[in-house]
Amino acid sequence: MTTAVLPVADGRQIRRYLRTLLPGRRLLLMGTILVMLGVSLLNLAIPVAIGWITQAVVDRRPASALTIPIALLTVAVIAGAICTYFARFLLSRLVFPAVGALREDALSHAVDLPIDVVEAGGSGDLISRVSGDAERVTDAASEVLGYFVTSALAIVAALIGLAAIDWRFALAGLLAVPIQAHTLRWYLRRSRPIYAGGRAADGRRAAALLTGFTALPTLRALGLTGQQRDRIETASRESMSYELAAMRTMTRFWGRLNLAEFVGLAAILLTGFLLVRSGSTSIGAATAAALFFAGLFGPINGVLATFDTLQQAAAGVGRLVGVTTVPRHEPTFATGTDQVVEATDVTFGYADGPAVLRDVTLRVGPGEKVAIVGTTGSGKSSLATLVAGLRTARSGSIRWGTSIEQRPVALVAQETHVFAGTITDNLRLGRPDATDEQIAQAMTEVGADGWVRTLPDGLQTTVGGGGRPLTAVQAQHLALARVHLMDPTLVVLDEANAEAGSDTSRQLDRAFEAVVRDRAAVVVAHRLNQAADADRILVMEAGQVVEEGTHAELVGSGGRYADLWHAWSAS
Ligand SMILES: Nc1ncnc2c1ncn2[C@@H]1O[C@H](COP(=O)(O)OP(=O)(O)OP(=O)(O)O)[C@@H](O)[C@H]1O
Repeated sequence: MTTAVLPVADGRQIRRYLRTLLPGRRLLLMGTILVMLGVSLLNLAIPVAIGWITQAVVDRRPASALTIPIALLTVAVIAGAICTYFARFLLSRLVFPAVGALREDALSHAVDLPIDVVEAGGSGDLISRVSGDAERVTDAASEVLGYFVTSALAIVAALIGLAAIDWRFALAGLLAVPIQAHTLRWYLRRSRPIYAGGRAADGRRAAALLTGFTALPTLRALGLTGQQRDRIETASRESMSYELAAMRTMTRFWGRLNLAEFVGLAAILLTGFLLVRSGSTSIGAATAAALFFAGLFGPINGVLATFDTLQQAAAGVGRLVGVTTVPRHEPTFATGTDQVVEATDVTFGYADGPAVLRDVTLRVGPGEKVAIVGTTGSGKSSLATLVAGLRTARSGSIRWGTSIEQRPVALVAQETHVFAGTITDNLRLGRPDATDEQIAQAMTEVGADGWVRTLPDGLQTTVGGGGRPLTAVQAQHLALARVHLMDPTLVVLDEANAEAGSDTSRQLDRAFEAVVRDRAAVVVAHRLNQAADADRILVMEAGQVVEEGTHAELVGSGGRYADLWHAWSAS
């Protein structure tokens, strides 16, 4: 099983990325902070008004003396509620588009990641980033970020308020701080590895599940479903053990915070008692101070508790931004070449493995058909994926002509995927603006119209996952028709589903001819008749080109190709 190797962005990279989201939002950011500050100040007025009322009652003042504090209380509550609403509204306007932009950016990067990076990192890791992590960031942004910021501002305002009544109240209240700080440090130290491990375990569970689903037929055929189930169970157990550890840590965290509240409030009440007894302060002021402090419980617990969610979201942001730091896989288009593609002295290998292609040179001119032949494992498919721009060479250069920019390269690989949807949907993926007539024509030109007519709903038949199953040849037909409809400048064909001479091979040969007609083509010739008609043939052996020429030249020279051709013609 693969472990995560996709990068996680560090603090500097995250800050740099977040700054790119700021332009055009500065005013909104400042407005949001100002309104939040307003909320905190209005919340301060509430304990002041209650302290005022208490003092008036203690002094047995007339009822009219309560008018102003009650009015203050009412205004503070109503204005506070209105400002809270606006603060949330502004925050959502600020944060949601930013989170949306990050999510989109990470997703579009994920789609464009070099195949080797996805293979090395494991698709489970990538999936857990663009789904689970993205969700965590969105949840944190919608639910706790506003709460966190208003709580933090409320704490600062309440501490200032406490100190304004009497500095000794502020001092008494601060007794809770060391316990809270220690609790938070303890919690962060303990929970960080738990959450990081949990994320990684989730990724492994996703990968195990994915393998279980995608490779189900193979696992069944080999009788390995039990082993895969064990793997999924082990990954799930591991993931669950992280959840339980997180829960236990959380419970202890809250217990310690309650102790801090008890210590702080006891100190404030004792201070209030002593100050009132010595005549240094009034009962009203002591009441306000106690209310200030009690009012701090919510915001302090809010800040500390949301650390948990924000910490997970921050880890999620790091993982999402990490995806965006991997350079996209973008072929460079050469100018000034009259070739469609020009691979020069290319050496290539998978991950850290040995080179499977060495010093291979391949040039394809406009409309030219080049066939690649060779024994199994000689490197034909690897060369095809490089020429199609799906993988990157270790050394040497691959340059595409500018015509590729308008009508990109299309590859039909040995494994074709049938997408869930109608046959029309499957073809339209190649060319979204294609009309129904163009789709039908493409299917006819590749010779697939016959079997489509036998389907109950013709081109509108649902195929792929959950739909009507297609045979391997029908799937291949769909892939070829899609490429034909796309009308690329260069087509790279590496399809190998039919035994030579069979009915199936004749069907696919017709499709093949339609797809290569009037286009530049690189064809991995699994059936040698595909090579015989090519303008040029490359013969590969152990990652190198050992012969090159036309069919007639190579047969005439009596070399490796001639042997292959004679063996094939006799079969
Ligand atoms: N994804 C991969 N990871 C690691 N090694 C690979 C991978 N794909 C192919 N190889 C190795 O690269 C070498 C060349 O394989 P490649 O598929 O290019 O040969 P081929 O000539 O197309 O073979 P075939 O005719 O069987 O398709 C082989 O040794 C193969 O085992």
